[in-house]
Amino acid sequence: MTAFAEPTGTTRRAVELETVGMTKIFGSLVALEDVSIHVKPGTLHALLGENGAGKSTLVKCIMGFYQPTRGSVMVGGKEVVIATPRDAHAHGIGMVYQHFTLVPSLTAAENLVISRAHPPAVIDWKKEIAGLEAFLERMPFKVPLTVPVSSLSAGEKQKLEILKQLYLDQRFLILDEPTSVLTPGEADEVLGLLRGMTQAGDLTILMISHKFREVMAYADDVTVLRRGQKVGGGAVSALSVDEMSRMMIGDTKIRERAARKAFTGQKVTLELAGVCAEDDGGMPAVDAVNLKVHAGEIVGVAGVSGNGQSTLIEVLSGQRDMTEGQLFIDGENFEPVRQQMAKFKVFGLPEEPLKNAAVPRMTVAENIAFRSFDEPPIARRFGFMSPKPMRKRARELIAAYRIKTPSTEEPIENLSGGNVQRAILARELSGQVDVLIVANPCFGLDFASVSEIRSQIMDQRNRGAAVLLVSEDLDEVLELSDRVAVMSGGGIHYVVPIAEADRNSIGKAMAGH
Ligand SMILES: Nc1ncnc2c1ncn2[C@@H]1O[C@H](COP(=O)(O)OP(=O)(O)OP(=O)(O)O)[C@@H](O)[C@H]1O
Repeated sequence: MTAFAEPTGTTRRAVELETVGMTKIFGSLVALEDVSIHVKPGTLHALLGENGAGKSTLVKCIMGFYQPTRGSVMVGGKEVVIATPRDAHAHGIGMVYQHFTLVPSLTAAENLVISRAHPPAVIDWKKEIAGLEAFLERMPFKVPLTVPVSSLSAGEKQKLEILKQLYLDQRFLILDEPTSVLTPGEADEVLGLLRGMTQAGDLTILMISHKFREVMAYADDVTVLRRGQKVGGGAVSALSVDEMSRMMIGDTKIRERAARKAFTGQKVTLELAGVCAEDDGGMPAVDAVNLKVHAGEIVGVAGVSGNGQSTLIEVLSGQRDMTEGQLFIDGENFEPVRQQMAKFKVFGLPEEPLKNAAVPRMTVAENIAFRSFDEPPIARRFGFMSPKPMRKRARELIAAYRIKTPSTEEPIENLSGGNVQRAILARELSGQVDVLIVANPCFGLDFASVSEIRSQIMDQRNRGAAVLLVSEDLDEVLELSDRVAVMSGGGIHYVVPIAEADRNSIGKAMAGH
């Protein structure tokens, strides 16, 4: 086989896809009920719905990750059997995930070549690079081919994930919240270019999104799911944001945003003094960070992803050692270990909560009880957990935080992404909180939940908690913070009170100026 015997993004045109009566039942839960959608070739079709509405389940059935209980997929008007993701790929259907799947230490060129189903045993790099350059010539995006992926920006990585699918000749792309890791400028650029490809008839897109702005600006058609059913949709040009949001949430009430009480806090609660830390590869990732957070204050750390924020959060949540520096709470030395977190009432939400803040196989009730399992009434004598009070507590929090789960006894890993997030936040926000450390708390949440969670964070601040909010969403930082700190290249060199904050200066500081 020659190095170019496999597709390199030239042969197919936009693919048409329909689902017919798609139904997926998990045990007693009907996650998807009789959903039929028609994605016309050369269109950008948005899939909207609250957390837990069934969006991921629908696309997993299309991709062959799940076998539907009933229903079928039609490609180009013909029914096809998709038993595995490999079958989906063979029909030109590819998926781009929220999180990156590229190998960071390899270059873009290496990532593309090894992504082929049958990469050549001996790679003739000269020939491959020439082929890749010719391929990129035909593509609307450009990315540098020969530098390690780890040195690309989030926008470039996202473009490369999309290019990889096009290189594999997938002409029906499923995008799962493709812009959640991008700045608004990058999001507009990527969506604009993709839309150009759909309009040229080269590509069809089904895009899961929670952002009405993007749906209104870039999608041709929309399908709205609620509680596993298709509740509406059609041409975006014929619908308003109001109509779409009403379809999404029905008569659920959206909580009014909590108002910010005047900031009176004088007392420094949390202090980071000269904090340094390294990443997994032993490279400096956090560089001498000094920051003070007062009681009753939210300090928002803005920055483009990959500038040390994740490492900083890992240090603060006890998942990574500092190489230098100290942490203080109320002037006392603070080590982020369980016992001290309990003593100082430190709570938080790390990134990827299912992985970092939950035990996936354990039930929702157990995961919610986790922080209080050694306190009465859940703790019984001799160290056993008491199931009744634990379930009762879980039921109360499930109701208060509107967590969608079939029961308290469901393994938490079966919940939709947004509902896992809500469950962990319910656990973390429901007690007396003095210090709250949250990373991207609204990542992947629907608009009603965003409103709810931001209000909960503001409530904690109003009650006197010191809040450190690390977020890649600048709008979120600007909405919640009393002061904005910008992280770039591992350091914090720009801190500004919210009243003096302007997007331009923050943007410049984010870019390292
Ligand atoms: N493997 C599974 N086992 C049991 N239940 C599941 C499984 N996967 C999903 N579910 C349930 O199916 C329902 C739909 O979940 P799905 O992940 O499709 O929602 P979603 O619309 O993608 O939500 P989000 O916006 O939060 O990602 C949820 O109630 C979820 O708990």
